[in-house]
Amino acid sequence: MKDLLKHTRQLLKAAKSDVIHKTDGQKYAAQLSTIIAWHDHRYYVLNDPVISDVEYDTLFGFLKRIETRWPALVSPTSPTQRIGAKVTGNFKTVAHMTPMLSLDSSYDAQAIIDFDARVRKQSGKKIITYTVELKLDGAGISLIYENDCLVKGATRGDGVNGEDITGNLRTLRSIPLTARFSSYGIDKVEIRGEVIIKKESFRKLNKVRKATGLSLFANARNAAAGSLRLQDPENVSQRDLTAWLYQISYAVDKGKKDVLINKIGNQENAIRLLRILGFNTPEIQKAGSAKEVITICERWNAAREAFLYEIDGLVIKVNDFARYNMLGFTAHHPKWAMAYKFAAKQATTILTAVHFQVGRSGAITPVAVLEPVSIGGVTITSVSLHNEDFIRDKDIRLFDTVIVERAGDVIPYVVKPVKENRPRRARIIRFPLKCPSCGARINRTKGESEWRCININCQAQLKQRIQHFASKQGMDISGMGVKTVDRLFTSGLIQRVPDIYHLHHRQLGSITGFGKQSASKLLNAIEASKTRPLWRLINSLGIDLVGGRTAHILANSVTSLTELIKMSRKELESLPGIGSKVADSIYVYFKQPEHVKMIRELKKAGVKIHNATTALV
Ligand SMILES: NC(=O)c1ccc[n+]([C@@H]2O[C@H](COP(=O)([O-])OP(=O)(O)OC[C@H]3O[C@@H](n4cnc5c(N)ncnc54)[C@H](O)[C@@H]3O)[C@@H](O)[C@H]2O)c1
Ligand SMILES: [Zn+2]
Repeated sequence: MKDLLKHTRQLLKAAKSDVIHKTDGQKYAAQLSTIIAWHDHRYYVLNDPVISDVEYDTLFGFLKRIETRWPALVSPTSPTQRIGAKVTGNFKTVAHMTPMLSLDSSYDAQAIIDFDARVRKQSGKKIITYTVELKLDGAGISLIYENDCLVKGATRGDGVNGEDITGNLRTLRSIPLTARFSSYGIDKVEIRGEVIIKKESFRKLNKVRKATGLSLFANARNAAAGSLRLQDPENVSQRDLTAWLYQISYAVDKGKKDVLINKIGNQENAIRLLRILGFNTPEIQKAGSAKEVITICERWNAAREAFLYEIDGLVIKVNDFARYNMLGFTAHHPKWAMAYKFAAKQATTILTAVHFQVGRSGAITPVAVLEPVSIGGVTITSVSLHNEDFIRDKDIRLFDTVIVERAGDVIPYVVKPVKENRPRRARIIRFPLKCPSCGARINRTKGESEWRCININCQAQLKQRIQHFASKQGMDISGMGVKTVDRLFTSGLIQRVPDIYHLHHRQLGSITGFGKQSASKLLNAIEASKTRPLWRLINSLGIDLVGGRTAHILANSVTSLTELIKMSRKELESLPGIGSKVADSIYVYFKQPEHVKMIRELKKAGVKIHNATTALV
């Protein structure tokens, strides 16, 4: 296993080279066939891939490149000549009526232009109409209806033979058990679709698996594919799966005459028919040129994160069925369709170190340093590991290969370690026993997930409290960002929040990089911050669980901060929108003499601590 992964890495590296010599090509082609077959097995059979899709597509593309250059190297067992993987033997095998192929896919808009040019040339037409459909990211299925009844449901399998999962598919409410095909003159029909799981349900499913100690699914697609192949239909029905049907691949009348090309005629009609008969169908749009196709693809790329289901791209199909035969197939994909894939969301990389950061409230967060890896055009070098439980639950170790995901605006996170590739030097990640900043004892309260440094004078905490106080959400002191605070803190000019209001020109002049002008600017900004509305001052204190919204509620409920300090737990809890936990946190904060002292000092320095609406008290 480790060897196979090592080989994978070597081949991914080799795929980057522009020039390949024939002897290398020969060697790589053989290696790629073996390696891709292994990844296919992990992905299609075990539903547990160990590399990202982009990495897989890179290997596949590399093999295609070699085979195009030296066609004699194409062997009948090459992954480019077949799709999917062997069926598992856990289910009965069924032969598909027409091959259930993969799609030729690309991450590049230029491929759409090339595809359109080829289709136009081959069909001798100036303009071709296409349908552009969502590429739903789940598991492919095939359904057969005879006499208006669902008689068979299968997985794609190796494209020629699939697994009979009729019993499982019958549990999906989105698959009608009967549909009135006969009223359209159809006696027997084979339709194709995708079974997918909602993003939300996928997250819930993984949460439950985690709680029960089961391995996590790497993504929604693997979860859908894994669910479909459960042995007990009862369990399948609990997985919240939905079927979307996007293709009629075969349709005949009572006399076995074709209805598909002759009567239905095009993809748009096929989808409409499926929809009328009660099937879930993905949204489709028509386009008359490559340019229009690209515009639609870009629009969906921007909208994909908000969609309830995972979509990994769009499928572009020639609308008119009459052209299908002319354009034909390869053993891997039809030539009348292609997939345009969105930039990747996952990648694998190596976790090289773990740093422990101390937050403003003393919470200690482990942060993993990664070998830089690009996901969707952004280079990721580190990722939070949240807390001790997260590391233990996922069994993440130092020097592990990890799958990292970054979706939309979501902060990158570790999906799981690739345990199969765990090197001998891998080490369990141990939490420090002392605060990495001040060396004080750290503490984990029952029911909390965080370890905390409880030293009120902990340097790391002090600095971050000052940073938070001056920040945009706090007192909004312009020119006093994270870096400036860092300098003022290190130079010893500011050690506690009130020190901000005792800075003067001469001191600032002693720090390199502070000119006369920038010093004046900063001092003016500090002066201006003295009269900020009360909610800002409350927010800037960094009380646990108190954010902008709560700060507003608190500020509106009192005439001055002094009043808030004196409030009992009960009084705090009676305020609108303040729950017992928040009330508790506020109460505990103001019970600490250190905090009251700081507020007194701020007031003395001229910071307004009363509410603007009840001025001058
Ligand atoms: N990470 C890995 O180890 C690994 C291994 C094998 C495959 N893969 C991934 O899987 C891909 C190959 O899988 P594939 O053969 O299923 O191809 P694919 O997912 O790239 O595209 C083909 C499939 O798209 C689905 N589809 C969704 N919406 C559709 C629509 N509207 N019209 C038609 N089809 C639609 C169908 O199930 C069809 O079979 C690879 O490109 C790779 O990204 C990854
Ligand atoms: Zn500390």
